[in-house]
Amino acid sequence: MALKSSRNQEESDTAGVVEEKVVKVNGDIAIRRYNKGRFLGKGGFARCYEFTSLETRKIAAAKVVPKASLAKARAKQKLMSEIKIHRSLHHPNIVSFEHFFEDNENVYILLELCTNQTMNELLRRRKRLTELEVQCYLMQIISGMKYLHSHRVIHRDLKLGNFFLSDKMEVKIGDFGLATKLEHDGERKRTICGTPNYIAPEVLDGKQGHSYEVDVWSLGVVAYTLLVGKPPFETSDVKTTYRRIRMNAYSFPDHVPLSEQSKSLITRILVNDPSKRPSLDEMLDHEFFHQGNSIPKLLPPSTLACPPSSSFLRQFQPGATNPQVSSTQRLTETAPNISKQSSRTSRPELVNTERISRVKEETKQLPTIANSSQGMANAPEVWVKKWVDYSSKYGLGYLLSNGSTGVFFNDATKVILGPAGHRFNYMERKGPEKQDMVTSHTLTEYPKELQKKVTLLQHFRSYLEGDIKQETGVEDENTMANPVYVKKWMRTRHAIMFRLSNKIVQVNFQDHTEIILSSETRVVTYVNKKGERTTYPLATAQESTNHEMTKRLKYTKDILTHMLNAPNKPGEEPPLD
Ligand SMILES: Nc1ncnc2c1ncn2[C@@H]1O[C@H](COP(=O)(O)OP(=O)(O)OP(=O)(O)O)[C@@H](O)[C@H]1O
Repeated sequence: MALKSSRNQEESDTAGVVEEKVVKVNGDIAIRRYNKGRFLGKGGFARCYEFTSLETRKIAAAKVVPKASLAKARAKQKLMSEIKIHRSLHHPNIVSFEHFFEDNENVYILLELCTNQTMNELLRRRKRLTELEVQCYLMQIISGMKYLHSHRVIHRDLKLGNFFLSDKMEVKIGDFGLATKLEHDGERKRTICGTPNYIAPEVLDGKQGHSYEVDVWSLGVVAYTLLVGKPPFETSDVKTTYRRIRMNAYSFPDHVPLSEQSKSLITRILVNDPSKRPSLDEMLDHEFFHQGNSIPKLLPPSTLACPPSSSFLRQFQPGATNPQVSSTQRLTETAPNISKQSSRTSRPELVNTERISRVKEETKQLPTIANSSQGMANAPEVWVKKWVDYSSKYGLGYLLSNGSTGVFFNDATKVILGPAGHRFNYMERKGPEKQDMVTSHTLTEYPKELQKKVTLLQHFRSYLEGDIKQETGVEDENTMANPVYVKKWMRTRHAIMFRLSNKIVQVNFQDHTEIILSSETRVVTYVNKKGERTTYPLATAQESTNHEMTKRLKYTKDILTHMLNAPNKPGEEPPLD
């Protein structure tokens, strides 16, 4: 045994080789070796690490359970039951059980590695999810649950922390520590178990016993939590939470916009009488899953950190053509690799991140603007195509339509990199006039003090661009002679607004509409909810009968007035509405 017995936790956390003794049929002993790598997380009684087989190079998640923690018969029996149930299950939405072995100190359970952590960390980063995402996740979870229930297995601890996310963003139900297998369908279980926020009232009551419906209840709690951002019965103490569960005391907060369909599904599930809850098939038939949109099979990894992009959402809107998600389409967006450490912060770390997957760029369809069409005008040439707000740590990163990448740092300095990814300008506001002073550099030659900012710029760039290869022949020189960059930006309750150095003001609204206003050429481009882009002379736009547009145009002008009068503080909320 290469991994020596450990006296303390630190020692056992060191990397090393773990050996598995395999007794062959003829009695010979073979040794399988695993490299014990990255620490993945810990639960009540297990610590989990990446294990790489030195023979096959296959990587698994290994749950390491110290034998010392199995001294009590109940603990041992619980682990044996977990192994027995889990190893019998084979379904795409259930964490695969590979095998288990033991040595003198530990029991090792090798599981399919889920590289994108659990939905717990996802929600911590995202606060709450969109309905499309919840539809997609619940469909997968229900598929896994149908398999479990058809094999008479009740999970009894369905919660966000037990929904793992694979590298492809598939949901995998894991942790069968509280699961039970019924002998026959009518059997009732009496053990009180579960996690306080998710526990069903009949488990607390304990009189009639419980069955499959406890998993359905937990799914209702999961749906509510994903949509609202916190569990329905949560309070600061467990007893009060239990009281609220018994009394079915929960409500939908006013500040979170929820569809009637989603409220109806949750209300149907969270009923105290288990026999009145919908079956899994009834749930799938519920209007929540039939709102006219199509539901993606999987979500792009970028949604680990940010809401789905408008171009992604558009593919699934009612009436959208070709909404089928192919394996390439679902990888049209990238995200920084969400490290364990980053999950503790509200936003993902950009430093030391690796790409989760190499992908193609999201294809934003830009209908060409016909100059000759009545009332139309030339569209502005440069606008913000993609952005990411990491102002909680560093600043705003963005990709312009001309292929340049920029960062507006929290200290109000700015950097803009040309489309070829070579030449960049650094802007610092200096002097009594607080004018942007520009210095020009290349990524291979720049002042040492810009090191950190250049590294961040490159991280932002790879995050925003994914695998887009810039057109060959695009030189930085032309673009960088007079580069366009974001001079100011701010977020409001309804939108994010950018003011570009070419005097363009762009407002991206939460409902995915956009206004791009060029005060110099006095034209407005309006992108409607379907992503259709039209450019008008300002005068025509103001007189338009398209109220959706005129309302947003007015809002844009109001913010602009506020922004011009306000000091340059990114993230500031203007007094609007
Ligand atoms: N298949 C996996 N892939 C990646 N990480 C995993 C996997 N299984 C577990 N982990 C990580 O290890 C942590 C502990 O695992 P798990 O929750 O299963 O342990 P446990 O001791 O059984 O927990 P509990 O107290 O919930 O019963 C998880 O929170 C997760 O971070």
